[in-house]
Amino acid sequence: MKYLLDSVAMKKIDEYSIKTTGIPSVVLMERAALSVSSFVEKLAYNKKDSGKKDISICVVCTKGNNGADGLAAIRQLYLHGYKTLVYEAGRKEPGTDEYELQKNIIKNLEIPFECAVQDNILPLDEYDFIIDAMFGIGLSRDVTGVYAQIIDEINRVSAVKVAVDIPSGLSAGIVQVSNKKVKADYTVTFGFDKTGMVLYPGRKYAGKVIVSDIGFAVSQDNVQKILENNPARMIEKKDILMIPEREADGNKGTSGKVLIAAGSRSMGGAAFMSAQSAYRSGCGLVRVFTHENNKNALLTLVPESICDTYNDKNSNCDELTKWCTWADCIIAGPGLSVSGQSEEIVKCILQSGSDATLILDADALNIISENEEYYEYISRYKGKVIMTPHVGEMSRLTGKSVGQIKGNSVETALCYSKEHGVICVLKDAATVVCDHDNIYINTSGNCGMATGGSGDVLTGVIAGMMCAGFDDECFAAALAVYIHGCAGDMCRKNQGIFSMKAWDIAESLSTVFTQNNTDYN
Ligand SMILES: NC(=O)C1=CN([C@@H]2O[C@H](COP(=O)(O)OP(=O)(O)OC[C@H]3O[C@@H](n4cnc5c(N)ncnc54)[C@H](O)[C@@H]3O)[C@@H](O)[C@H]2O)[C@@H](O)CC1
Ligand SMILES: Nc1ncnc2c1ncn2[C@@H]1O[C@H](COP(=O)(O)OP(=O)(O)O)[C@@H](O)[C@H]1O
Ligand SMILES: [K+]
Repeated sequence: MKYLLDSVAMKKIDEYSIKTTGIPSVVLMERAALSVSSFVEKLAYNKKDSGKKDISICVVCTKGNNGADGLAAIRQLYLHGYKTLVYEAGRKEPGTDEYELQKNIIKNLEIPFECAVQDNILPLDEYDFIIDAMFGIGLSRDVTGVYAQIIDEINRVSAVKVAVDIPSGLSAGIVQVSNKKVKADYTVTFGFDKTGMVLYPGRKYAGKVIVSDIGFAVSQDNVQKILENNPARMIEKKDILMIPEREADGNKGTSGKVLIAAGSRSMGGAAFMSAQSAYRSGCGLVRVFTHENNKNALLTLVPESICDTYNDKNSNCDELTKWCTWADCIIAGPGLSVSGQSEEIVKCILQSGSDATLILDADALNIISENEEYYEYISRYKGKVIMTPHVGEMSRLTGKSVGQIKGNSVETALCYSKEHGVICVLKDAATVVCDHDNIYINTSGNCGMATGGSGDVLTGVIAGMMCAGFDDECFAAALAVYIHGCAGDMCRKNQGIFSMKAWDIAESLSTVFTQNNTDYN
């Protein structure tokens, strides 16, 4: 697990390092600059056909500390023999102390220097590399005027763009303040991953992100002591190792009993997908409660599952109640459809008296968004409740537009989770998982997963992690989302981004679990 920080948190860490522990600001800056210049040099080294003198590098800066980092980096590259230019934008007033210090060194070394003039922007076509050091985490408002013109020029040319700390115009936090942003090929960021580069649209602008240790006096282990609020976190591959070991003397009843209430008269696929992925994620017994039309197909596709059915005339709620109390985890909703009968089924589960962890997905969510009283049933449900809306479902649940949700997915998920006392898994390209005091942003997966049934597979993986024996359900849900994304990444490799489908994702889960074992055990 790694922390994801915003500008407020980064400023605290900066301040703590400089003021409390006494690490001089210029020392941090020199290390920051060195990490940028050595990275650019590594890229330049791969252009073997050119000598250093033929490789041209331009740093674009304004007069804050991000610009100061850029000046120090270009000085290091100049001293290594590259052809360099400083392109400065900014008002007449002096820059920060650090900026003026670095600028003085640039002057003393007589490194070529140009000032930007509005409406007469220097063409940047001739540069092999552009180091973007206009705005770092100090960005506070929309980028306009000469700055916006320069960003357009940077984005227009074909140079390799390396952003210092964060692409200029991008905010480090959960909300973006500017429409104008540098589209970087690489970002060398300092100390910690930044929330704004993990969420979309930031992730598209940051390119490949390199996190560089520049010597802040705060590490991943003690970051929480410095900050007041719990920062967001991202799951990493090695976290898969935290899955508790299976009991050597366990049996199918002790490895997790899952009830899946899914599938309707004309929609069976979702139930099969959930069942298959629940078994692939370690569950001991999977019982599917579905429409009788789906029984034969289910037992053919997932013969390990147990099947109970309802039909058009009889919702079979007495049986369903019994199986709810049997289960350790219940999935409700995939392919259930929205009808009076499916409403009855969801209500029956919520009022079953079971204390199993309950995952509400798809049509269960659509039913809830149409019937306010279901929140009352949720609040009285004995077990933990996990709700897994995609952005469209979240829009129906909250009345917010898709645009509003996408523009502030963390806040939306967090508010929803706090208001209803549930773990919220807000599914999107960067899925957010949260409860009242934990936030996870997912980094695995790819757009090949934007295909029917991927979400049904996720419910099965979440059920698997709920049965795996974690104490912290929110972490377990975030881990499931991460594993699901890794399975998607495996499919991208094997089936390709266009051809992969949800069943492939379920089938790739075993490789994610076993590959991890060989990697780390
Ligand atoms: N010890 C230090 O001082 C260190 C500083 N670091 C660097 O410092 C950066 C943060 O520096 P600053 O806080 O000086 O801020 P930035 O350099 O990120 O921003 C520059 C200035 O632009 C102004 N500004 C913000 N939005 C604007 C807009 N839309 N249009 C025009 N002007 C705008 C702000 O008032 C700010 O003073 C980090 O991203 C990092 O690169 C790192 O080197 C770590 C060490
Ligand atoms: N571009 C993407 N990048 C990463 N993951 C994605 C992307 N698009 C979709 N996904 C993932 O695929 C799943 C889709 O779920 P959902 O929308 O419920 O699909 P369905 O209802 O068809 O099963 C979610 O887990 C989501 O996070
Ligand atoms: K920058």
